[in-house]
Amino acid sequence: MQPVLNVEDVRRVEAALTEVGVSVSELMHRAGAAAASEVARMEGADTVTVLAGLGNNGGDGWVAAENLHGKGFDVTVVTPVEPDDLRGDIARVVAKSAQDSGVKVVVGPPRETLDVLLMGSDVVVDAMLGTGFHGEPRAPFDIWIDSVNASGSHVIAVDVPSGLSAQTGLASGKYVVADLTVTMLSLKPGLLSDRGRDACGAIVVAPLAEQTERLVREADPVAWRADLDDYVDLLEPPSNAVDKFTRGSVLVVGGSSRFPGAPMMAAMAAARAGAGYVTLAVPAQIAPIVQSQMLEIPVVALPCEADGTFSLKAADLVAELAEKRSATLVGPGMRVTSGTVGIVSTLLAGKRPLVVDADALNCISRLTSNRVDDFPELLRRDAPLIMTPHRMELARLVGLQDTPPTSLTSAMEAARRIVWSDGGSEVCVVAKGSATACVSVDVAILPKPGPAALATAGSGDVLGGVIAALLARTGVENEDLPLLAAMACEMHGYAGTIAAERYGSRGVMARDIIDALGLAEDAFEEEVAFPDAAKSGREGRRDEGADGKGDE
Ligand SMILES: NC(=O)C1=CN([C@@H]2O[C@H](COP(=O)(O)OP(=O)(O)OC[C@H]3O[C@@H](n4cnc5c(N)ncnc54)[C@H](O)[C@@H]3O)[C@@H](O)[C@H]2O)[C@@H](O)CC1
Ligand SMILES: [K+]
Repeated sequence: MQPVLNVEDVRRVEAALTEVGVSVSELMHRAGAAAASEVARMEGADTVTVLAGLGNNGGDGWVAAENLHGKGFDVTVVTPVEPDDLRGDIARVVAKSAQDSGVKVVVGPPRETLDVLLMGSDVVVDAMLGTGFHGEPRAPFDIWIDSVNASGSHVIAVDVPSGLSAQTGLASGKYVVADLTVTMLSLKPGLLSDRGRDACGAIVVAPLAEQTERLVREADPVAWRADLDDYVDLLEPPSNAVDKFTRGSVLVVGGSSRFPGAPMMAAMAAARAGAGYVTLAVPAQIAPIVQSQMLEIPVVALPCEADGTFSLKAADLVAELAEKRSATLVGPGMRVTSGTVGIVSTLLAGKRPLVVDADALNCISRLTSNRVDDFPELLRRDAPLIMTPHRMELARLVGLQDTPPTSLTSAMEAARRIVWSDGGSEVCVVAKGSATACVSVDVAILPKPGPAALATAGSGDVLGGVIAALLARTGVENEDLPLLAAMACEMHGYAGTIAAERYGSRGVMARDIIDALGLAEDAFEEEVAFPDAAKSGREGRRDEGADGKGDE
């Protein structure tokens, strides 16, 4: 797994490196050299334009420019001010050195001149704004960013695409969309989430010093980006000595007359994700129509109210069913009523592995008046518990309805409030978003995100079904729940990619993701088992920008 550090912790690592004798100037030289070596690796590149900002990110750019000039590239640096006028000592020294070495320098060009220069460049190096950037890019960088994005040239961003917050992955103004980002010392959360996924392209981490790996680990990474080989131990060896029960049995509890489809999708997803036996429990009023859609999955009709939601009388029956299953998923389409709140609390008090999704999460919010962290006993159980809130459900759980998390890091913070509510509980919270974090007290794991095609109604029900199936099949220990959930997210993502190939990136519906799950899982396992053999296929297929490793 690759560590992901908050920006403030990256600065601490930088300070720690200076303490062990690697100066900031030395780091800047290595950072510039790392960016230059990515440019030099590009086939057929000859003409390079470096856009340099006023801080140390710009300093990295000047070093890269001198380095590339020394290698014979035709290099121009575009800067808002003369090197002599740069305020930062180290940046000024490297800028003057580059100028003295013969690098061409263009100061504050008009937009038309810049456009011509960038369009005529094989590579544009974006060294305008780095981790010191805040707010919206001011002139001239706002205009320069437009010019970069319009150039059609290959763009390599230094540390972070300019205009993007490396911490949050948000951009309040314009931001560079790069083909490759060379980031220094460690991954940062904003590169992997929200706008960062579009902005960074492939990501290469430049460690800059041999002590970096140790210091980054000591800096307490906020999360870990999973690599394929991390999942090896979770894969079951193939065996034919199985029957439908040893392959894991799943109970899905959900549905209402308003939303009969959600639990159906979850149940079908669980079946496609390899659970040997899936049972679907729904309110009696919708049971006939649900059963008419399900050939392989038996439907159990439970007591319901006149409005087509579960009645409280269903709670004990659900508990009995759950007792006999390897795992239960509760929530899809069930609405929030006294009956469904009762079912959720009964299941939580049970002793079997449980996935709590959708309205079951809202039931917990109702039960705890939006303060689940004040009711730790509710989530205290020995058997595995995975909660799968999207950002709004997460917000409701911890009283942030008016200010829901807007970034991966704020979602992880909210999730941590839940897992730490008992001074450390065993629950795993899968904080879903365009980037998802699987959070426990020990760790936050970031699976590689799937394609935008996953953002479609019912997709969350499918993910819930996949998680329940994996839980039922593998019987993992509590400490492995984040990794298991991350694996489910990756399989879900693979399925989304396959479905997008079949139906187009905008045409995917949840049912298409379900249908692709089996093939997705085979492809995923193949890649985990034979990463090199699968790599070429994957590069064509998967979003390398989300890969976190670029073309290393
Ligand atoms: N962290 C590290 O260990 C290393 C960092 N280095 C580089 O240093 C960078 C950080 O350097 P700095 O702290 O000097 O910060 P930056 O260079 O990212 O930005 C600071 C400059 O940007 C300006 N600025 C901030 N917000 C702006 C806005 N909204 N519009 C226009 N201008 C704005 C500031 O006035 C200042 O001039 C990193 O991103 C990286 O590229 C490397 O040199 C070496 C190692
Ligand atoms: K940059």
